[in-house]
Amino acid sequence: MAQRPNLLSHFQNLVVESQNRAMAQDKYKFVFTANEAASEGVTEPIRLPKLIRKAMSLARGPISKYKIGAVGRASSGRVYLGVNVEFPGLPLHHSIHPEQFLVTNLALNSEKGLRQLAVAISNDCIEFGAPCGNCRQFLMETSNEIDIKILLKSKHEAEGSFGKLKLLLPYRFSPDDVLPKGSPLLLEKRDNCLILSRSAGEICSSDCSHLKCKALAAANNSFSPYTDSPSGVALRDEDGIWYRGWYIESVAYSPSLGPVQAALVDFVARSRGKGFDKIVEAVLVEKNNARVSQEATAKMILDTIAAPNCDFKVFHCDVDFQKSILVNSDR
Ligand SMILES: O=c1ccn([C@H]2C[C@H](O)[C@@H](CO)O2)c(=O)[nH]1
Ligand SMILES: [Zn+2]
Repeated sequence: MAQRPNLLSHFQNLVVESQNRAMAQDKYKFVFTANEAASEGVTEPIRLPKLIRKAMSLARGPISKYKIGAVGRASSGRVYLGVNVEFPGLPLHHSIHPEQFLVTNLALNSEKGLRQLAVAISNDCIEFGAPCGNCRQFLMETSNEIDIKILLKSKHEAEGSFGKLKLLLPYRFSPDDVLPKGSPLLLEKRDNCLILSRSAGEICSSDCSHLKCKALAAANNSFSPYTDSPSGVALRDEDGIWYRGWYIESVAYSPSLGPVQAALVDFVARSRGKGFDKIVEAVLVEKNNARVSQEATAKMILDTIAAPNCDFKVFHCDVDFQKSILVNSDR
């Protein structure tokens, strides 16, 4: 009989431990189903701020110490968090803004569009402001940008209201000014029909664990209609988990996001708080003699932030013209 209370408290401890573990896991959550978002209080667009503190707590701003967060609902109904990411030792223009983080994560999760967005600009989370110029441009280049609404709320207002992205960026330079009519935009499905060059060694047909194949798959999603220089990056951390991202170009060039940054968005979103120094392997796939080559920049970024002995390899790819003809005739 004397053992019973012990057994009970042992069970209670187990329950508390598993609850704590679940809470600890939640702490790093960047993507919420509609139901999960509702249980956080995000039941309607005006309630997006309910998740803003979570977003801010996940920011990585060791240089500025600023924690900026974004919360956005995608057209699927899922809710995504975005954060600012800074890299000590690197020039500031390599930093990632929360809106760009969020859009990149939408792309990585095959989302078709963004509906509403809230960006906190003050530490007390009571002011919600407009994205900076670069981010307005980046957001404007996504498909369905016409639907994007942004929460604007001063500290004097209880709830604020949504404004159309279009109003924040009138007279813009848009993909329509450059691309042929009907070209797929950012967040639209694409296949660049790339295959690894012969020099890359064996070619795998199905589910393999080669980082170069993950990077190739990423490059096949790359959005690079302005320079035709698609590229993808895959990373592996010391626990063997892999991450990937692809180069996303902007028609205005400077707001473009490099493939390492895109893979780092995946890393920040899924690594449960790991430091960049836990990255031990990286692969870049790009075209040989690409008009825009990522190799030097990727090496420089990884040399600065990844594990000191991080293995970085580059593989080249070519267009599979037969597949390309098939894919383009389907369009
Ligand atoms: O509109 C802005 C301005 C700044 N930042 C971030 C970038 C950097 O991490 C930090 C300091 O500028 O704040 C944003 O995310 N959005
Ligand atoms: Zn910005």
